[in-house]
Order: sequence, then structure tokens, then C-alpha cells
Amino acid sequence: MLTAEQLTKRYGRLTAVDDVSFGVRPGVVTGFLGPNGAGKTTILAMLAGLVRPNSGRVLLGGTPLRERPPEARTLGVAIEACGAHPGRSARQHLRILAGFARLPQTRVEEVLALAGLTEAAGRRVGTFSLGMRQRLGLAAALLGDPEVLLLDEPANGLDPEGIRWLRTLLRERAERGRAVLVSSHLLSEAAHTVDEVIVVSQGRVVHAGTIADLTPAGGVWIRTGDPGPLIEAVARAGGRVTPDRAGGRYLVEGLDAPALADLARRARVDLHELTPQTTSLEDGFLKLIGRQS
Ligand SMILES: Nc1ncnc2c1ncn2[C@@H]1O[C@H](COP(=O)(O)OP(=O)(O)OP(=O)(O)O)[C@@H](O)[C@H]1O
Repeated sequence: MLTAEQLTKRYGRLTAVDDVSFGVRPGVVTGFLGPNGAGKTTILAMLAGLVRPNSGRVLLGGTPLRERPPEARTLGVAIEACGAHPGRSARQHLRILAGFARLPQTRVEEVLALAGLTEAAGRRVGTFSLGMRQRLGLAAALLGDPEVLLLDEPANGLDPEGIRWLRTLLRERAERGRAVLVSSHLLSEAAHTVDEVIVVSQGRVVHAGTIADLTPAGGVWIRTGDPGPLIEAVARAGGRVTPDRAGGRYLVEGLDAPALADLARRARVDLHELTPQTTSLEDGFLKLIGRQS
């Protein structure tokens, strides 16, 4: 379990991260969503112990990061570039990291295979595409088979097959009881991969929960030749009615379609239309981060 407690980070006058708290649970892939500049990378860097917060703290397995720095077996991190020397091969790079972390060299071949880099392992990293560098960064993060994995935009530069591979890999880790936090600025991409989401906007957490919760409850459109009695009945039942004069219909909020049908029947009003309003996941997300769709 990795916990952020009231993290705040300022750069000069800019408060990039403002009192952020959340938990990343084992057995769950948590998506970390927000528009560009929302503060995702800064938060991930604080979680990894790479950036020091102005206030707040990070707990890993209940212990503050400052008291016990993370090691490869507890925390795997892939933020920004993979950091490999362009003149080294992928295998050499991983062997060096494994040596620093006192991990067996046999683990290098395992993570190369996991990342789909076995064939390219002898090539110089300088010749790698962005997608291959992403895979190498992920391989490095996986070296210690860590309890918690933090990945910043790992899908960047991956082709559709690579994205499918990444999803499977993250899901398998969660199924093995590991915790995964994966950032993305694309909801559509995250929706396929994650169980839960933390949404940040302007340095603050604006939503923490399931993806389904991002979809706001919509209203119901009704159309009828005799609206008066039905509008009265809706108001008595606690619903709100907004007329759409141009379309000749009404948007009812606070009551669902079956309840409205029931009210109409009892008020002896013929309904010509009864349509639940559909709001997409993307609409909910954009609303949450303060953008119009
Ligand atoms: N080292 C720094 N010095 C000054 N400002 C910074 C620094 N790092 C980040 N910022 C600022 O903090 C804010 C949050 O940036 P951050 O990179 O964490 O956002 P992000 O959500 O990861 O965005 P992106 O997806 O574009 O990387 C931005 O306004 C950014 O300009």
C-alpha cells in the first residue's frame, strides 16, 4: 500500500500540487488522470521519493518514505525517459541496474522477456524508438518485481499491439496482488485498463473512485401534447423540469424513466417521448476537470 498524505509542492509562486491525499491499493490498477500540467508527474515523483514535498508525506507499507527509502523490491518507477546511456545495450543497462539493486542477473533476462525486448536486448539504446524506450523503462521498473509500480504515461509511443501488451501486463500484476498506479491524460485509454481512478486538475484531486462514477447521472427527456398535469406531478414528486422550447420537449432531473412513465400513466397523460439523457464518460471527465465537451 502506498499512501499520499496532504502532499503540497510549490515551484516559486506556483502551487503545482495542493494538499493531495490518496491511497494506491494492492491488487488494483489505479489510473492517474488529468489534463497536461495538472500535476501528475510532480505527484508521481514525490511518491517515488524523487521530489521532496513542501509539506505532507508519503507512506510505503505504513512507513514514511523519508525514514526508509524505497528499494527495487518494494517500489518500481518509470517516470519520463528511461535514463539509459545511448551507447549501452538494453541488456547492459539492466545488468547495471540489477547490480546496484543487488538483484540476480537472471532477473535481467526475465524482465527483457516481460517487456518484449529479448530480440533487441543487444542493440544500443540510442537506436531505440520511443516505444522501445518505454518498454525498457518498464523492464527496469519491474526488475525487483516490486510491490508497487508507478508509471508515468507508459502508453506514449506504443503502437496498438504495444498498448494491448501493456494492459495485459498491468492486469496480471494486479491479479498477483501488486499495486499499480499508471498516469494518462487520455481517459479512453485508461478506461480499458484500470479498476479505479484518481483524477487531478490544477494540482488537486477532484475525483477518487471507479471509472463508472465519472459518468454523472443524466436526466430524462419527455415530450407530450399536454404537459401541464405532468409537470405538476413531477414537481410534487420532487423532480425538476427544464423546458427545451425549440425542441418542444422537457428535461426532467431527479426522477428516472420508469418513475416518470408511472407518473404519466396516473396523470392520464400520453407520452410521445421518454428518453434517458446519455452522458458519456468523456463528458463526465471533461466536466470534472472544468472543460466543456
Ligand atoms: N521543476 C519545475 N519547476 C517549475 N515548475 C514546474 C516544475 N515541474 C513542474 N512544474 C509545473 O508544475 C505544474 C504541474 O506539472 P506536471 O508536469 O506535474 O503536470 P502533469 O500533469 O504531469 O502534466 P504533463 O502531462 O504535461 O506532464 C505545471 O504547471 C508545470 O509547469
